[in-house]
Parts: sequence; structure tokens; C-alpha cells
Amino acid sequence: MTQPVFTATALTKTYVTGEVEVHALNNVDLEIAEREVVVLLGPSGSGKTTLLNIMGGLDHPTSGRLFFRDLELTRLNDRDLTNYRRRNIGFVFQFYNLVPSLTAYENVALVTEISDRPMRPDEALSLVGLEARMHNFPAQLSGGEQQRVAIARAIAKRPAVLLCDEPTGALDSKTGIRVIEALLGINRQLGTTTVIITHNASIQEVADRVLFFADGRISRIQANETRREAATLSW
Ligand SMILES: Nc1ncnc2c1ncn2[C@@H]1O[C@H](COP(=O)(O)OP(=O)(O)OP(=O)(O)O)[C@@H](O)[C@H]1O
Repeated sequence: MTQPVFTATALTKTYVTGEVEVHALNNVDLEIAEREVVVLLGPSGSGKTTLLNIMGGLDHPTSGRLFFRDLELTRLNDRDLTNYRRRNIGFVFQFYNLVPSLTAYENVALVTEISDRPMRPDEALSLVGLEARMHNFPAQLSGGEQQRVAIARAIAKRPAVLLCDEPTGALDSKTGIRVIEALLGINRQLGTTTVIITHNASIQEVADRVLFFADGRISRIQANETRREAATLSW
């Protein structure tokens, strides 16, 4: 078996506010394989975003260990964690955070200008099916198209991992499905390991594995024998 992309052991994050302790993550053990598509499902407050943020180097756990390949993230200082994140991680959030005064092409170019071996902005936009719209401004694009620009921006630096927090949360079913199709297409073509947080249980069928969260723990892991094509989903 190849080395996992992420290996977490007893990963714990505790928030203390006054006298109240919240165990956002409680002793989580987990491996995520190269090229895997993993969906995180679970009620609000169950720890999904906390795990995603720690994997993305945006936050530190309280205890436990986390490796990215053979790099131990839990030993890195903030500067090294920032370098790790810049080099290896693409983020997609619910809200697209595009710069309104820049075209789709220019929004993606912002990232490619500061990366080591980026793809061209038009290449990244064609991977999400938006080559014909690259000179449009965000306001001229639908919500789903704006999210696909955000995905193109996230993958243009060829990250090993794409971390997506509610990427379809603001979208209707049809445009949400196009966004999931774009994520799966990138996983197929570039081999990008992809982690998707969602509240939408229909999306679990496109994953290799589904991690169910409850109270800061992974309560169940479901391995899907086959990944369903995004185009056949509906919700
Ligand atoms: N900065 C913080 N300070 C205190 N508590 C926090 C902080 N961030 C998160 N929490 C708490 O940690 C727990 C886990 O939160 P997290 O955001 O990881 O859940 P989630 O599963 O992603 O929820 P959602 O689906 O609503 O985004 C929650 O109880 C939350 O209130």
C-alpha cells in the first residue's frame, strides 16, 4: 500500500471558553489515501471544519499527531505551516471570495503569479469547463460558475490536496452538481486528493469513503464500492 497523504493519531482539539470546554475533535485516528475522494458528513458542530482546518495548516490541534506524507505537521511552527499550506493545499469555501473588479482569468492569475509551477489560468479554467467565460467578471457569472472559478484558482498551483468546506452550500441542485462534477474531474485528471465537507447526504455517493462525524469523533466510515457520477445525482 502506498503511503497515506494524511495520517492522524489521537488528534484532539479542545476549546476552553471561561469554564466551558468544548471537545471539537476528540481522539481522532484517520488515514486518507493519495487520490482519494472523502466526504465528511455530520451535524453542525461535530468537528468537520476543525479537522479540515488542521489538515490545511490553518489551525493547531491541542494534542495528537498529524502527518502529511512523511512531514509531521504537528511539529511545524506557523511559518513552516504557512509554507506547507502554500505548496500543497487548495481551499474551496462556501462563498467564493473572488475579487469583483477582476475577470475570471485575472482572479486565477493572482494565484499563478505567486506559485512555483502553476498551470496557466486558461488551462485551470478549462478544467472546470469555463474557458469560454474567462474574460467575464464575477457579477456576470452564476453562483455555480463563480464557484468553479474559485476551484480553478485553488487548483492552478497543482496542490496535492483540495479541501472543500460546503462547496455547494450556497447553490441550487443543478449548479451544485456541476461544481461536484468539476471537483471529480480534477481528481481524475490531476490525481488531487479531495476532502469535501457537506450537509448534503446525496453527495456522499460520489466519494470513495464517507466519514460520519458525531461529537468530535468519527462515528462510522463507509467505503463505497463504486463512485457515482455527479451528473446522475439529484437533490
Ligand atoms: N474558535 C472557537 N472557539 C470555541 N469553540 C469553537 C471554536 N471553533 C469551533 N468551536 C466549537 O467546536 C465544535 C466543532 O466545530 P466545527 O466548526 O468543527 O463543527 P462542524 O462540524 O464543521 O460544524 P458546521 O457543520 O456547522 O460547520 C463546535 O461545538 C464549535 O462551537
